[in-house]
Amino acid sequence: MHIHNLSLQNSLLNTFISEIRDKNIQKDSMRFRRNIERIGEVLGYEMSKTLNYISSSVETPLGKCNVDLPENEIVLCSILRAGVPLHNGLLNYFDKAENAFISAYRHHKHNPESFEIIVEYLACPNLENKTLILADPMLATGQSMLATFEALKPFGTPKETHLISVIGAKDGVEFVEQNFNKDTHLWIATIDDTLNNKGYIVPGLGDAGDLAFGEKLQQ
Ligand SMILES: O=P(O)(O)OC[C@H]1O[C@H](OP(=O)(O)OP(=O)(O)O)[C@H](O)[C@@H]1O
Ligand SMILES: O=c1cc[nH]c(=O)[nH]1
Ligand SMILES: [Mg+2]
Repeated sequence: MHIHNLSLQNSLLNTFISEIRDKNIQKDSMRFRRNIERIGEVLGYEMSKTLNYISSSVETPLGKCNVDLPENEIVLCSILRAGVPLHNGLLNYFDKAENAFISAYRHHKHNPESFEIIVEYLACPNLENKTLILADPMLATGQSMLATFEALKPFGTPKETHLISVIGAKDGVEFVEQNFNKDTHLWIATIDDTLNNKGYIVPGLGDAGDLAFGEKLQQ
């Protein structure tokens, strides 16, 4: 797997990451969503540098201009609910992309420390030979990413797969590295050292879905 950890370089991205982590700033849910969206824009822009470009031309009012443009057919897939603002950020840049949505949530069956991933809703176009971007802001254990990828298999085989995430835990990154094809790219804003016994990333930011959309009752 090709891992691109963008926080290793100094950039404005680190300001957005620090704001979504900050326990005071993150109380402003509109700013939280917008920061996730901005991170999606930055990650998408960086990922776009690896697309296939073909020569094209554009007519301006004054003449003709040659330009190389990406030819990839992109499908953006994000995992509900926390994936929605990240999806919006990616769609701001990949505005011609097709879109897929899937619900994958943690179901705590017996106690808060054990959970299974439930996939219920899935809407997806044909993926055959396309560039699949799978987006979820939190890569904690990596189980949601894998469950989603498995659920997408009946929709065709993508030419390439890019995972996009905001904060990952080392364990989750290792898990996707072991379970996805070697050619897969992971574009991630930053990676933290630890997962706690409830599967939360530490220091992380807390619960991304709740911060973006409000607390939910446990099912
Ligand atoms: O890597 P994993 O261990 O699978 O955990 C990550 C998942 O947890 C969060 O979703 P959550 O279950 O909190 O649902 P939500 O988006 O509805 O809040 C997050 O958005 C990921 O989908
Ligand atoms: O730290 C985590 C882990 C999973 N989901 C979140 O929202 N946060
Ligand atoms: Mg959540």
